[in-house]
Amino acid sequence: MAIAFDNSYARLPAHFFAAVRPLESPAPRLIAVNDALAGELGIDADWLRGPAGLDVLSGRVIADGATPIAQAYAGHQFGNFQPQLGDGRAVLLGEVIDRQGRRRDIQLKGGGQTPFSRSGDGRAALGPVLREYLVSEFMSALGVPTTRALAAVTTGETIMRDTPLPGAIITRVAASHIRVGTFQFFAAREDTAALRLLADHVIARHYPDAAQAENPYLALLDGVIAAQARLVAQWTSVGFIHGVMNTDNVAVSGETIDYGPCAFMDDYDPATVFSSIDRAGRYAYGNQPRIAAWNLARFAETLVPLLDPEETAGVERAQTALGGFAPAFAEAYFGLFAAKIGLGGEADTRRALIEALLKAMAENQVDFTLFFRHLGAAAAADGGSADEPVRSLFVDPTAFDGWAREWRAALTAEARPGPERQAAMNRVNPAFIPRNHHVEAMIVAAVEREDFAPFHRMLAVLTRPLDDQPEAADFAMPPAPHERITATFCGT
Ligand SMILES: Nc1ncnc2c1ncn2[C@@H]1O[C@H](COP(=O)(O)OP(=O)(O)OP(=O)(O)O)[C@@H](O)[C@H]1O
Ligand SMILES: [Mg+2]
Repeated sequence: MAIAFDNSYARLPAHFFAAVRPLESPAPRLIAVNDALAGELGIDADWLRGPAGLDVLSGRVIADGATPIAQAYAGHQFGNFQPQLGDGRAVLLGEVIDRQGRRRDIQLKGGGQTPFSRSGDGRAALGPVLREYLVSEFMSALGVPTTRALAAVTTGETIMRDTPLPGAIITRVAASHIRVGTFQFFAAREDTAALRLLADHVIARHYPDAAQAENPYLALLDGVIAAQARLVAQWTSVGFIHGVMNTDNVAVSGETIDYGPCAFMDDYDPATVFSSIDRAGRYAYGNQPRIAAWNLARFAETLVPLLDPEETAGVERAQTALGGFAPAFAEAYFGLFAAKIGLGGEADTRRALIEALLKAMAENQVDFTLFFRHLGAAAAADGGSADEPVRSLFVDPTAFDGWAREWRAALTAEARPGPERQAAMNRVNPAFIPRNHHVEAMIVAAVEREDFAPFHRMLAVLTRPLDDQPEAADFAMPPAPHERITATFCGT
């Protein structure tokens, strides 16, 4: 067996999923295999890259030991509850235990129709597949919990969206694909027995310590809340906008999942939205913590019957747990931003300084990524010309000077050697992000000209996002006014 499957989800009761057969791609071609990830999973990357691997990655052959299924789930989409969603275009091949003993899902996204496809064609378009591959690997390189990309292939099919597009499949690896919406699926059916089984499965898989707690389901809820608080704080610290934070796109493991319309902010502005379907800005950059809390409340609701035999007591426990989100988020957020400006100490004491900075950045259309990256050099000097690269990012550079006086006083109080501080800042402030204008140009090259060189070049740069790479300076630059991208499309 080339892939050592051990499929625990497929051993759950039959109404948790539907058995499926992946689509047989007519003329598959390999785009990329992730050697390092294959190694982690104990899969031979050369095998994966060869004809037998391509057959598996393109759905033509079901690998030995796989039990292909589509998982059932429900979800709130833009606030509206859909009791019946489920993998409409994703096929879970199974799970493997990786080299570190962690259970990981292997799934084909774009792998064909399933009983949950509703009116969809079960396919994925090439552009979104490339975006998901690139951005998830970038997030992973930064240490942000995320699903991973093991491989991408084109299927040889043309699929219909607004225009005809090449079809593609991404092979996604995840701690699991269990979502808040998976819990909602059973809660909506008042199937408490299934909820308990699902919760026990998730505890064993993602929150093993909760099993020892006095109330394991409450410990599970606390664990998921803490993981989401940390995750969304990490997103905001790198300017990431998920774009479609529906409850079916919230993994209970705490990994980022579903890179459909995601994008990164150039200028700092909390109102930034890119997703063309998010017309009301529900999932704007600055709304993400609020939405995460809302999604967690939906998760907590599903657990009420497990939290306490008495409903009112269960609701109270859920509410108390949810009260933990805001402080957990604030601690993670201010801690991450304190590190971004080169300061240690208690996150709370940095709050005023961070808030003043972000206000000035928003008022002065400051590029988020360049600012923090250049701030490292400024932190290693005493002002003067060393400040120029950051000051000049402000429409009114004196707005920086006012803030910098207080910032320098805080730096001085910590008395850390400049070069050491700069090195620490460069470990948290990426030099490169997937800038939307480059992502779009990369997709156009692949879709219109079958030119994958921009994809491979961007991937090489963005999987080392903290390293200065002078030869890739073009990728570090914000868009010129005519290059600015204002919308991303789901491509579903
Ligand atoms: N082309 C399609 N064919 C069938 N079902 C689809 C298609 N596109 C999306 N869906 C389904 O619509 C729902 C919402 O889609 P959404 O864009 O959030 O997920 P996704 O991008 O397909 O997958 P995931 O959340 O697994 O990354 C999901 O149930 C998804 O399976
Ligand atoms: Mg989704």
